[in-house]
Amino acid sequence: MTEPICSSGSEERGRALPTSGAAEPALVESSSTLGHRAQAEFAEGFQLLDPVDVPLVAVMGSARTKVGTKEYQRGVEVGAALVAQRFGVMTGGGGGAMAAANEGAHKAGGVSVGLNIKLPFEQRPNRWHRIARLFRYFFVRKVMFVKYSCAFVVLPGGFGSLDELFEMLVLIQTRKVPGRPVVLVGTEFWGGLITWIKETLLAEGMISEEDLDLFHVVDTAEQVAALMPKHAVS
Ligand SMILES: C/C(=C\CNc1ncnc2c1ncn2[C@@H]1O[C@H](COP(=O)(O)O)[C@@H](O)[C@H]1O)CO
Repeated sequence: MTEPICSSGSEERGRALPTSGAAEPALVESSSTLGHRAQAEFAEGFQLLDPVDVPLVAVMGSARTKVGTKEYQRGVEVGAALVAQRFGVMTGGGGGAMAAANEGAHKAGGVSVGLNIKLPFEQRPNRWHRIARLFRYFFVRKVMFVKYSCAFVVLPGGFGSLDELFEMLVLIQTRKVPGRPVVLVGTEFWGGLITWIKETLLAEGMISEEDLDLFHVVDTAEQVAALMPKHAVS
C-alpha cells in the first residue's frame, strides 16, 4: 500500500516511518520527535558557530557545478576574495559551487565552514572546510546561514540555491533580519530571473520598486568583494 502523503499527528505516533536510504524522512516524524531533534540541532549549531570569531559570508550555489569548469573557478575566486577581505566563508558543505567557495577560502588561509545536510541519498562533504556539521533539517541549517552571516552570495544554482536566496530576501524585506548585501553572481545566468522579477513581479505589484534594491547582480569575485560590509577590513 502506498504511504499517505498527509497524516495526522496521532496516526504518526508509534508507526514505523518509511526510509529510503541514508536518512529517514524528516518532518513526517511525530511532533515531539521533531521538536526534540530540532531543538537539539539548533543548540549544536549555535555551539559550533558562536565561537567563530570572524564575520562569515554565506555562499550558496549549485551542488552540480563541475570541478574544472569556469563556474567552479569563479566560485573558488569568490571564496578567496572574501578571505582577502577578512571574511570567513560558510557554505552548504557539499560538492559543486559549495566546494568551490570552501576551496577558495581554505587555500587562501581563511575560515571555511560547511553546514552539510543529511539526505536520503549518499552525501559527501567537500574536503575544503574545517568547521563542519551535518544537519538533519534544512530549516535549522537555514537559520544558521542567516544568523551567522553578514552577507549572502549566490552562485548559479537550482532549487536549493533559489530557496536560500528567496528566504534571505523575504527576511530582509520583512525586516526579520537587518539588511545585508545579497549578491547574485552571473549576470547571464540570473538575467532571465531578474527580467521576470521586474516585468512580472514588479509590474503586477507583487513587489515594490525598493525591493529591487535588496540584491545586486555581478560577474566577478572582485565585484562581490567590493559589495561586502566594510567592517571586516582592517
Ligand atoms: C541534489 C544534489 C545534491 C544534494 N547535496 C547537497 N549538499 C549540500 N547542500 C545542498 C545539497 N543540495 C542542496 N543543497 C543546498 O542548496 C543549495 C544547492 O542547491 P541546488 O539546487 O544545487 O542549487 C546549496 O547552497 C545548499 O545549501 C545533486 O544535485
